[in-house]
This record gives sequence, structure tokens and C-alpha cells, in this order.
Amino acid sequence: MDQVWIGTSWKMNKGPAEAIASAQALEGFVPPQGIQPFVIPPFTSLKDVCTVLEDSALMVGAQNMHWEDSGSWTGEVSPEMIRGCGASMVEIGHSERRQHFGETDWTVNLKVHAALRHGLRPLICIGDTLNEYEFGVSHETLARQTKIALHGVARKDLANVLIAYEPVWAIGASGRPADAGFVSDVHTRLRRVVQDLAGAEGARIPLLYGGSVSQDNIRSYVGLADVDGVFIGRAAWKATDFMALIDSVRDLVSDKIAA
Ligand SMILES: O=C(COP(=O)(O)O)[C@@H](O)CO
Repeated sequence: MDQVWIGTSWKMNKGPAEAIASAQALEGFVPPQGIQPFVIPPFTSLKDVCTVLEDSALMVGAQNMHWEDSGSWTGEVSPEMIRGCGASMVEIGHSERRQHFGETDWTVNLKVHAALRHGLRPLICIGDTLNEYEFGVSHETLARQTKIALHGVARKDLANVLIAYEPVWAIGASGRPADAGFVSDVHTRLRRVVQDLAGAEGARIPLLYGGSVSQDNIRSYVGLADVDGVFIGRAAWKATDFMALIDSVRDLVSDKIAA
């Protein structure tokens, strides 16, 4: 592993003024060696945040995207529009979009192809529901979501793909953080899935964990061998908290990179 990814999505929070202020607070941040930080603001601030963070160490992404280049898709945003704002990443298939906005494994696949076609790095979110977890079929669900998301993707493009395992039951104020042992098991199995799909290229896809990550538990996830980063919500919305979370795993990351 050559780097650890630590990012936050601001979800539907921060209007333009607050988003710019948060970006300005992050602008001069120098992350510890081996950590690639990223922020994912709402669309209304995407261009402004990209401008503020243009020469910074942070990457910027969008929270969603349509798969077509343009057309009569009222309310949607195309890959070119996102590129035009200056973003280099795009979050695809977050469970909140699957749950509330009809996102399916198949639309995730279309969006992954579109992102790669347009030079955007897709951050593919996969996750098991509480029912799936309790019935013991999490691994089947995650393998299915991963295989469909990556279906037809050329091996050379896999170097630009990120996957975040985010149990639906772990996300948000009512979620409970996943046990590190369970995350380790999931990631080890996911590693096998991507390796079976795409050999050495698949084996290098960064696998992040997300869901109620906080200052109390971040080290338990980042310390795991098959966890290549974390994707954080609430606990990282304040810029100072985000930077503190990153700083708190400095030693773990340098050990990981050296290993
Ligand atoms: O949803 C996510 C995690 O949210 P938490 O508030 O940390 O539970 C993840 O996608 C980052 O936005």
C-alpha cells in the first residue's frame, strides 16, 4: 500500500459561505506523509471549494453524478460539469442514494463507467442493510454490489477506482460503528472478490471503511491490514476535527506504508 485515504462528505450540509470557510480552514493543511485527504462538498459549493483547494494537498469530489454527458435530465449533473468545476473524484452509490433516490447496482455501474470515461476517480460505496447483516448474508450482498459496480471496467482503469465499505446500519446518528473484527473480515473477503475479478490490478484497489468513524475508533480501523482508508461523515464536518482525525493516525499510517 502506498497511501491511506481519509475523506469526508459534507452531505447536505454547509451553504456556500460555510463551505468556503471550511475549505479555507483546510487550505494550508499539510497531511502526514502517506495520507491522501479528500472532501466532498454539496454541488452548490463544488466549484468554490475546488478553487480554494486547488493548490492544497486535498482532493475534491462530488456526491453523485448522472451517467450521460448531457441531455434532458432535469436536476441532474453530468461528469463534464463536475470536471468543469475542478473536481477529480465522484462518490457513487452511497446507501442514502440507494435507499431514498432509487440508485441501483446497475445505475452504479453506468456511473462508474461514465466517471472513468471522463477522468474522474469513482469512490464506489457499497453496504449491507441491518437485515442482511442479521441474516448473515452481508458478504453475498457486498460481493454482488462490487461485481456489478465493476462489471466491464477495463483492468487499466481499476487503478483509478476506490471502494468504500459502509454498512447501512453503521451510518448516521442512529448507526453503530462496525466492530473492527467484522470490518477486517469483510475487507479480507472484498480483497479476494476484487482480486478474482481483476487479478493484480484488482488487488490494488483501495478499500475504505465508513460508518460512524470518530476520534474514538478511527485507529481501530486504520490499523487493520486490509483497510486503506476511512470515509467519515459527522465527526469530520468541522475542519479542525477533520485535521485532528487525520493527525491521530499519523504513526499507524507510517507503519502501514513501511510494511
Ligand atoms: O455516510 C457516511 C458516514 O457517515 P457518518 O456520519 O460518519 O456515520 C460516509 O459516506 C461519509 O459521508
